[in-house]
Amino acid sequence: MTAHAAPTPGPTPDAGTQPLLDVRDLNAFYGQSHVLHGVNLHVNPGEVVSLIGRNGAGKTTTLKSIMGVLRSRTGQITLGGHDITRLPSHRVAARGVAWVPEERAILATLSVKENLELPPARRGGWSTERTYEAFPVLRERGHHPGSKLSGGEQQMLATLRVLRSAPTLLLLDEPSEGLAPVIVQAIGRMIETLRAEGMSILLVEQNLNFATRLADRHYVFVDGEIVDELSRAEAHTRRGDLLNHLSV
Ligand SMILES: Nc1ncnc2c1ncn2[C@@H]1O[C@H](COP(=O)(O)OP(=O)(O)OP(=O)(O)O)[C@@H](O)[C@H]1O
Repeated sequence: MTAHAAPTPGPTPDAGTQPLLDVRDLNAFYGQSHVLHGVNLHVNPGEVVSLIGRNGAGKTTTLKSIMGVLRSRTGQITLGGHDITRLPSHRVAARGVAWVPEERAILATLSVKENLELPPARRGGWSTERTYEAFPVLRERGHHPGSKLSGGEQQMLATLRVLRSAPTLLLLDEPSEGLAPVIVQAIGRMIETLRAEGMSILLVEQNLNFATRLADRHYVFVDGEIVDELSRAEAHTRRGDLLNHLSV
């Protein structure tokens, strides 16, 4: 940690507010390779929080660790005060965590509608009809193979389909990556809609404009550590620092 800028004291949860997600002293490993070093972060109910950092800094590994996809880790992860550290990923999902991976995981041989209806529907989750109303292109392409959608349409499908399961926490890995500005704006509006409905979101992003427009707080990752935590206002006044952390 000493090699990097010292973390500034960032905003902490309001007194009396229990974080929805609380990650303590997370260390993660790929075989012998130790890639996360004592990560501490939290997401409050209804908050949008971003993880910012260069390629390879450990952002995706953090999401995989929370989701229980990467099992080789130490530390503690709680959701709504319950320890989920040792739960397999399907049980983490059943507790209300939904992960939209960077590669979007659209099944090419299934139709758009079949892809949409893959996650288990739960009470309070989005119906197929509601999804079509939110993004009518999916209705128009309902019977096309998933592979025929554009990158932006795939991102919309990948994000909207997990809402069927009525998650309380959404883990979004680089939703704007490789997409045209108009679809990035549409994804931004969707995230704002979900926030307005009370969803908590942990967002991995390298698009600084996108992240700073949407997120209430930001954690900066360098080499598997969090080296800074910024409020929404600080992300604007200290934009130069953030750009330095993202430049190669
Ligand atoms: N399956 C894997 N096996 C071994 N090492 C891995 C694996 N996945 C990631 N790593 C390594 O772990 C470190 C953190 O990677 P991670 O994918 O979490 O970074 P990131 O910040 O999400 O960046 P990116 O945007 O490139 O995915 C990197 O050094 C990466 O090379």
